[in-house]
Amino acid sequence: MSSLLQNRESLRVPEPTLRRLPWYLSNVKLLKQKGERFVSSTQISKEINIDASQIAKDLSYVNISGRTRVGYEVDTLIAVLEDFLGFTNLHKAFLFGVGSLGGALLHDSGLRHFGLEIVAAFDVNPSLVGTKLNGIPIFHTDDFRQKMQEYDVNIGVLTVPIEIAQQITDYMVEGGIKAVWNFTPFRIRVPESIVVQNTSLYAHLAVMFNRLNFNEIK
Ligand SMILES: NC(=O)c1ccc[n+]([C@@H]2O[C@H](COP(=O)([O-])OP(=O)(O)OC[C@H]3O[C@@H](n4cnc5c(N)ncnc54)[C@H](O)[C@@H]3O)[C@@H](O)[C@H]2O)c1
Repeated sequence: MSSLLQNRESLRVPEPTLRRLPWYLSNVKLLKQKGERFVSSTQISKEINIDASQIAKDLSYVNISGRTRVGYEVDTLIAVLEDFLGFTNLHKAFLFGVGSLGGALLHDSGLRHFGLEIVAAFDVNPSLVGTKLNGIPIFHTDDFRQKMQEYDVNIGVLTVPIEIAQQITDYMVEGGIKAVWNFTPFRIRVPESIVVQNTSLYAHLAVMFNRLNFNEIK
């Protein structure tokens, strides 16, 4: 590996850290609501049951330094975390497939709080094309390339039937989409420069069922 690449790799924040940081953020926000002005990693640790040293290590990736004994200033920590996680500037996205899941995502106002704004959606169903859902316009999939010229978008949300997941992904990438949030169970293939995030609501169900059974046996 070249030293430039090695350098880049060392700047890369580990995925587990990126998954934990939003938890810290939510918790620090709660502590703020309770009137706290300063928060230490030990305090966060008690709330969410993660080792304080792990929290301090995760926060070392973020540009903030705590003060000995008092900890981090709550308002600053919230602002820095939101900025670091990309929640402060809205990332615009297109959504493909306005079915039961796609429609629910168009209705979810929570996405905006996490920095994602779905500005338009695409479908082929004539009863959907030309309508709006929660104020978001639905266009025909064939109009995607033209809409790429009109909107400043580089993220695609994929909620189409599994059979066409790859086809629509290719179509999105050819049209200029740089990151795909894939909700389909299909392991889509993309060029190396394209970011893919696979998400499943069902992924943790088996774990929950297993733990539930385990507790019932005890
Ligand atoms: N990740 C998760 O947790 C999760 C949860 C539910 C569903 N899913 C997956 O999400 C996908 C959608 O599920 P659903 O239940 O909403 O299905 P659905 O059948 O309700 O919706 C699919 C939509 O895609 C549209 N579509 C078909 N061809 C299209 C095209 N060429 N371009 C754009 N849109 C097109 C259909 O008209 C329909 O509106 C499936 O792949 C499903 O497996 C994932």
